[in-house]
Amino acid sequence: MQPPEAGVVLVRHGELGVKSEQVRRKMEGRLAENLRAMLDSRGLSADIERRRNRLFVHTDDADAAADAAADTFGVVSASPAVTVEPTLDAIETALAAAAESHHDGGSFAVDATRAGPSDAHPFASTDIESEGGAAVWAAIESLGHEPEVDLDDPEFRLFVECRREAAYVFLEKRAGPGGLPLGTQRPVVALISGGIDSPVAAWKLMARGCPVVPVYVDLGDYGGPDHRARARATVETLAGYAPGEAMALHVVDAGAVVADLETGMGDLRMLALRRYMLATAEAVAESEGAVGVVTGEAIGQKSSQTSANLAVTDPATSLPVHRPLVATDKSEITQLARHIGTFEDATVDTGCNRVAPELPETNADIETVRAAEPDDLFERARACAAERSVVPIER
Ligand SMILES: Nc1ncnc2c1ncn2[C@@H]1O[C@H](COP(=O)(O)OP(=O)(O)OP(=O)(O)O)[C@@H](O)[C@H]1O
Repeated sequence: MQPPEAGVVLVRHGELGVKSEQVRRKMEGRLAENLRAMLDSRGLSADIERRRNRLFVHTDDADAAADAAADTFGVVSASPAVTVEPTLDAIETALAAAAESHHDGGSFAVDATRAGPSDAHPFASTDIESEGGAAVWAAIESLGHEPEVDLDDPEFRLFVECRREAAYVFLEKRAGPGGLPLGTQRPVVALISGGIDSPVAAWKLMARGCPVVPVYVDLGDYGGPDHRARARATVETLAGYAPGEAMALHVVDAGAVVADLETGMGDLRMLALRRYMLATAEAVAESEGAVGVVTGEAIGQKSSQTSANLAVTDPATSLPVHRPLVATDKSEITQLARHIGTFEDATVDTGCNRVAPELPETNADIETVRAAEPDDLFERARACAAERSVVPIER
């Protein structure tokens, strides 16, 4: 929802504000670059103005630009706004116009802030709220509605941010992902199966500033083209959040290894497979300059993800394994997958075969797994990683 003649988007960021001056400036610069790339990727022309703790996006399509900002990592919220003179008269007129075009019944409140020195304006923020509130009241009456003020939980909220040089009137704070600008951390390898969890886990690391190098392990007869296509589709969606980064899907052919584990390892095969995947991810990380691995695992969600079994899989790599969903319920993960847009592709039926045994081990110990797995498991992981195919991701 935007006020009439909205021509700017106020973009807020959060954690950057608590960094040292030097780091903050660098991160704000990166945020502006990333937002520029996001706007360009959506064909939106706009000028980005950098000010302390805010970006101002001047544009003809404030609604679409606010959506672009709300999909940019590091952004806490974005508001399409109309710019007016920093006077009570001008603010009241803009508030009344916003109410006339958007109020359709229900209680309202005006929420005002004023930035700058105390003598910057001959009025306080409470004056804006009371005078502006009166203007909105009159506008609602002129629409034939019964005005009602509710300061705590209004159905219709109007915001004013009054600065020395201008005032901004807006009707919403569209939530962004928060976190840190993408590219402000070193990259990590993301093990992407294309299911519900792993794309969400990768997205969460991206939201902390880490570019991801997506790796799909092709399970041969246990995977298939639809399974691979599903992983690729989710990576394409993730790439939409990283328009400034080149992204490619690294596909490791593990068909022969999976077939060997399936016949030779009984109830422990899923653990050996996870260890193989982590070793593969480490090899890709080495060649791509990545410094960690992210997976979609959550404690207890599957037999291979019990707290005991995670202790067995972790030692397969010396890199840190990031599991941002480790303590998250499936319903919450699913909700996030819907929000970021990976859910639909993650849930298509791929008709793949089940690698897991009927009764998988849930309480393994590392010595038993080491003794049972092929001696050359990690060597094969490195060899498969070296022969991987790299599929560029279109946006
Ligand atoms: N074929 C694969 N290629 C790459 N990574 C994989 C693959 N299968 C599993 N993983 C990684 O191991 C984690 C745990 O595997 P699990 O079998 O639970 O995955 P899934 O249920 O198929 O998919 P998801 O965890 O994405 O919902 C995944 O979150 C993912 O990070």
